[in-house]
Amino acid sequence: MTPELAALQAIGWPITAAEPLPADPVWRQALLDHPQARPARVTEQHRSGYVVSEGPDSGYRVESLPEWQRPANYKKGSVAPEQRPGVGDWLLIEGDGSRGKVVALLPRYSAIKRGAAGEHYKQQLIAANIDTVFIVCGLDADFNPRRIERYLLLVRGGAEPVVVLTKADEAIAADENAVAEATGALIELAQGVAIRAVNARDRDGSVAAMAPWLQPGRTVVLVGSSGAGKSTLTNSLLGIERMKTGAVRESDARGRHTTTHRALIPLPSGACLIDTPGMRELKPTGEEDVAENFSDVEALAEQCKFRDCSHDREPGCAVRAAIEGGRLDPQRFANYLKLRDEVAGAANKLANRRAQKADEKVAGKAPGKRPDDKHGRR
Ligand SMILES: Nc1nc2c(ncn2[C@@H]2O[C@H](COP(=O)(O)OP(=O)(O)OP(=O)(O)O)[C@@H](O)[C@H]2O)c(=O)[nH]1
Ligand SMILES: [Zn+2]
Repeated sequence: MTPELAALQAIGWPITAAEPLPADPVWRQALLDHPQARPARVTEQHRSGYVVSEGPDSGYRVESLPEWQRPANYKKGSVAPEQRPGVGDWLLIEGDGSRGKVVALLPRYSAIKRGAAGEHYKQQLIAANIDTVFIVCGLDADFNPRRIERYLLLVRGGAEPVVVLTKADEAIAADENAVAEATGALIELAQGVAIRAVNARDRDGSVAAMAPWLQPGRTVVLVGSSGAGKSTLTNSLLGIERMKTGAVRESDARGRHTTTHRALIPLPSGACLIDTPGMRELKPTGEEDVAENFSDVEALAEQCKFRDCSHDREPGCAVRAAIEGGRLDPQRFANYLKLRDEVAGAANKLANRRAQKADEKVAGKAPGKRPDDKHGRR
């Protein structure tokens, strides 16, 4: 492997073979179309451009393409905000360093987005091209199956979720069955998702437990509530390597973008970790698949006597029968109803927004269109 390829792989370039071209036909074609271009990963997004990296120790600014700068309601050639490059995206760059020019955005293979419902519905890209999401939850007062259920629903979008239960050391000291009990409480909702219990302060133990998801070229993000152990786990996965590179970086500080390292953290295992503030407040976009995450509940609902059963008082309700028979956790069912409503509410706003946009397009083509539209609302 060339040093260039090794540097790219350390920040998540998803190619592990000696083969210089990606297997993905679209990516492969994009590289063939731009033989002079090099891949670089977005680590920061600004109004007029991006900071991109070609390896763990380099970051430089490139300008945005004009169509990525136009306001979202711009009539021709505008690109929706969530389709513009964001942290984790791969760009193809031609030319050197500060004179580099973006020539392509490679299609993302996964995305974590957030619905930002204000006056106008918006979608925000939080992180792109993520392989694995560690859903971090402490085995203490933080332990909350319903919150894990919510994260599982929100983070799916191509990335594989893994539930990481931290503070296993303290939990076991208090009750030797604690981990088995907590894992048991999650089996129903996890639906095949991997669950790992760790002492996040134990470096070797954490690295070993998470190793299957930390191979070279993989990208990981962590979600979880405050105090769950995300920073602790991050430091353990980094080991002493971070301090070493930190020292090196300080000694050759030549105006490099050190902030690069905050968003994109290369791990000694060869994987990389994306740390972006948006991960902390996930909200449904309206595109989440509730049925996929609650296939057990949906399967029961299909057995109800009435198709439109509200699982309340109707006769022949299979959902209530399962709850009464102890085969479905009533709290899981309550959470299903709550999350289904939340996703439906976001989906409504999304549909309205799309209809409104379609109207605007039609209006934009008509003569005598509102001239102030271009400049946004007043
Ligand atoms: N004993 C033990 N303590 C842990 C473990 N994981 C985290 N802690 C402790 O829990 C506290 C909170 O951990 P953090 O890593 O700061 O939590 P966080 O998720 O990064 O929190 P925010 O930065 O607020 O989002 C710290 O005092 C950690 O030392 C663990 O597995 N075992
Ligand atoms: Zn029913």
